[in-house]
Amino acid sequence: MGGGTDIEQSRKTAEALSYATGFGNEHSSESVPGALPEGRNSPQRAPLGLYAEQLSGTAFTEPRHRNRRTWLYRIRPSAAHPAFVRRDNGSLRSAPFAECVPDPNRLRWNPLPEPPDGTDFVDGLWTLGGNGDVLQRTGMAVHLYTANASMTDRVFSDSDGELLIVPERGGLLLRTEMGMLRAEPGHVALIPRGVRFRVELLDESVRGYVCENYGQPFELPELGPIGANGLANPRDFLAPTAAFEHRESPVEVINKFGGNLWSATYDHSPLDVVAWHGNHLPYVYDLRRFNVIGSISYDHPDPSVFTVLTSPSDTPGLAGVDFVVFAPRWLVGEDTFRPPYFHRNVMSEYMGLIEGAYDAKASGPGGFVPGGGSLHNMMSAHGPDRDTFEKASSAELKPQKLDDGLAFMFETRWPVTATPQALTGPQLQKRYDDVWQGLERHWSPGV
Ligand SMILES: O=C(O)Cc1cc(O)ccc1O
Ligand SMILES: [Fe+2]
Repeated sequence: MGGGTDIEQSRKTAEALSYATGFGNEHSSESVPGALPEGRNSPQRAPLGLYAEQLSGTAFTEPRHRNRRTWLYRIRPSAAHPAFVRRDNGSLRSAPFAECVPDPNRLRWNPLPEPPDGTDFVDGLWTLGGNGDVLQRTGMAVHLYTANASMTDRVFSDSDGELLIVPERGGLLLRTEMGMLRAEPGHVALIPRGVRFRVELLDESVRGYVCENYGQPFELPELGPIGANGLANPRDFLAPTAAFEHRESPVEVINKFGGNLWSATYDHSPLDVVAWHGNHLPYVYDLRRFNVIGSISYDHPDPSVFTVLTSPSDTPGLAGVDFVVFAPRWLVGEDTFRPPYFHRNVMSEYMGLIEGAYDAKASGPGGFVPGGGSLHNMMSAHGPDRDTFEKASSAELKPQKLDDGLAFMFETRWPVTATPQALTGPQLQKRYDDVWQGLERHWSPGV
């Protein structure tokens, strides 16, 4: 179990954190004065006898605006480790997702049950599905996590992609190589490819969603005619400040590589970075800071205006994956059907709910509930359920504040193939199609 005192300790730590602000910035941080070399990355001897190590998130030669790397100044170099050996993948699966065929049906799931006692974040990862190929560095995976124990003597890192963690229940303290982040429900945390981290719980039981992005790192979307401000503002992304751990006892590093979990036990903590500078950094972002842009005249805008982060693909405008949030907002459209319209989309949509309800779907049991999710694959017909359609078609169109829910979407250019556990488990709702039954014919051509 998380254990009361452990949680209290983690909470105390989480409450005292300080951050650097700004997405994609060059930040620098030293937890001991003088630990960061000045004027060069790799002096003959790094300050304090630390080891200099570069962690690259993009190829050395990628364009400047996309280039990501961080220089780490650490007690021991990461290279000082024995061989990695395969370990059990648990419920974690990776692309290519070939165990089941891609399914054109609309699918919806209830939340996962509470895991067995002693389940930590890594053991609690459960893959719903995904697309692409980890070795080609394309595509994404949708995972859920449930946990009731902090990671203690182990850390995790993902060579296959970056992790966008979306807590739905319970807070997390993320101890990363670059320092600590606190992520509560309503926040998202972004852990870049390859960064080692440990998850401590701030509540007895936690759960949430993870988008594993195998493709290009998430970036802020272009704003075009919106202008210089709006949507997710860069300054609201919080990066950690350096905080090292000095432990000369065994720590297991679990590395997800090529779709499998590998393990090597270091004789010290690999979270031993005393100072760093760079832009390959973890972040936490409060979704309630999202500056929602919408229609102030008529019609329901496409939800691309709700994009928080996008992972571009080689085709401009066509994302490997977008992370989209349906944040509290006013609806004022005149002569407008205000909830999401009926649609068939070339992109594939996985939706989750962090709290409350979503304006196109009934919430109650068996509906779209926090911790649950839905998958509307490429071209599948969906939109408001019957009750939502009836209500919204005759609602009085006065200004309405939508503030009783926080939903999100991982929207991807490739269909999502579900895993066997997602398609055969008890969480899959059997009669999801029924929500669109009973949409009456209101017009018939005369005979
Ligand atoms: O609920 C959905 O399906 C997501 C969605 C929301 C919206 O406002 C418009 C299109 C869309 O796919
Ligand atoms: Fe949709």
